[in-house]
Amino acid sequence: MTERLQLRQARRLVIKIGSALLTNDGRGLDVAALGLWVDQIAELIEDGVEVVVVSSGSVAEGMSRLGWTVRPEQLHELQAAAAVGQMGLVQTWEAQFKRHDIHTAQILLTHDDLSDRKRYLNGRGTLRALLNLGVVPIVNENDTVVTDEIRFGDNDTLGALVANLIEADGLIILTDQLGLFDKDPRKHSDACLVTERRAGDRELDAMAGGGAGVLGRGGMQTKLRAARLAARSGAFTVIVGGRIEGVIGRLRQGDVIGTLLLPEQGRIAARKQWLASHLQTRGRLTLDDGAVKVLCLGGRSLLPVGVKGVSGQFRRGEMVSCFDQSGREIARGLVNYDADEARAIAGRSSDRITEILGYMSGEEMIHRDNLVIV
Ligand SMILES: Nc1ncnc2c1ncn2[C@@H]1O[C@H](COP(=O)(O)OP(=O)(O)O)[C@@H](O)[C@H]1O
Ligand SMILES: N[C@@H](CCC(=O)OP(=O)(O)O)C(=O)O
Repeated sequence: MTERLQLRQARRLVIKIGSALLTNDGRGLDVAALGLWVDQIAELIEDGVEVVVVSSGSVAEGMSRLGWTVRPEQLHELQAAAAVGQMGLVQTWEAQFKRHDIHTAQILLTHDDLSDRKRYLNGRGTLRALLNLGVVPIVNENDTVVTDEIRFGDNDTLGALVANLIEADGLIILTDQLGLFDKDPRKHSDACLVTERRAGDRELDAMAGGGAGVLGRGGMQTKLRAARLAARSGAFTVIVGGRIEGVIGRLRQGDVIGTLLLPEQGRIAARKQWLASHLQTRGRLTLDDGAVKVLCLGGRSLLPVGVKGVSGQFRRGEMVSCFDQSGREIARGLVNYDADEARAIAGRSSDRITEILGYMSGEEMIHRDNLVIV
């Protein structure tokens, strides 16, 4: 199946591991299983793949540490369990990755963090920096501060949002079933595994039951929704059994295991479409001829040195238009600096940004990933 080649070619992946799997169905963290996934992730990293782990399990691990056998109803009790359990979770990830001389970093996110443009950019910057440093970010929802309204509600959605955030090639969801079946396999012994579909395929809705296990919250419905969300930035999703021996390595080899849910369009096309259609422009940059030439060749970022003029009042992260000196629009993109800062660094070399502004939020005025030629 040629689509499985995408797994071999992926350079950046988000791997989400669900509560039921990680906590051995509630018996506390399954350190042995976690160690095996870490060995496989270390191999991916060795192979040049950047990996972000989205790890559930804090509530379940907290319950187990506190000796609770029934998931509490009260939000504060859940949050307390999560706070206790998160300690064990990150300690275990760090200890397991240490065997491979790989550092980990704890990232706790709320929905608000990703809907606020500035925090979104900062989160993305931090994740990128960690990946550049060869560190594996271990992401979970920030259960301590979330309330019902702002909860992701499940880590499947969080996994997809992180995949959007870092423009991952794919999202791998490890769960307690072999993949998505045409009906809930816990209830129907004749259920058949779905191997490959378009994420947007409406037939899938009827197949994915909402009910999750006792520990998890999502069920297959949230996994399907996550796949659709990931597809918006052109990422594929695989829903697959985390207990399959060598699961991550086998996916990487292109083995047909689990359910592959494909985006309607490729990553770059999806991103560019989003950039071109979703945002209003807030300002204008006038570029010198050199910058125009470089941008038109494609695949390059816009550096401050190529900017001759800045107009409008825009904030970092907002969309601006780029014009050549005859007034022709060349490109649009999400700018890395507020308007006043952009004015101060226009025409200057990137290595002077810190000296001029006192800080740097990227050597580019607009990063190539956030730039679309019009
Ligand atoms: N069509 C389906 N295919 C597979 N599993 C399904 C389906 N419909 C519902 N489920 C249920 O979803 C559960 C997995 O979801 P969940 O418990 O949230 O896992 P996780 O903790 O890995 O996120 C399965 O154990 C299964 O009972
Ligand atoms: N932040 C919570 C997430 C729980 C959760 O929804 O898990 P999952 O069912 O695996 O998506 C935890 O760590 O327990």
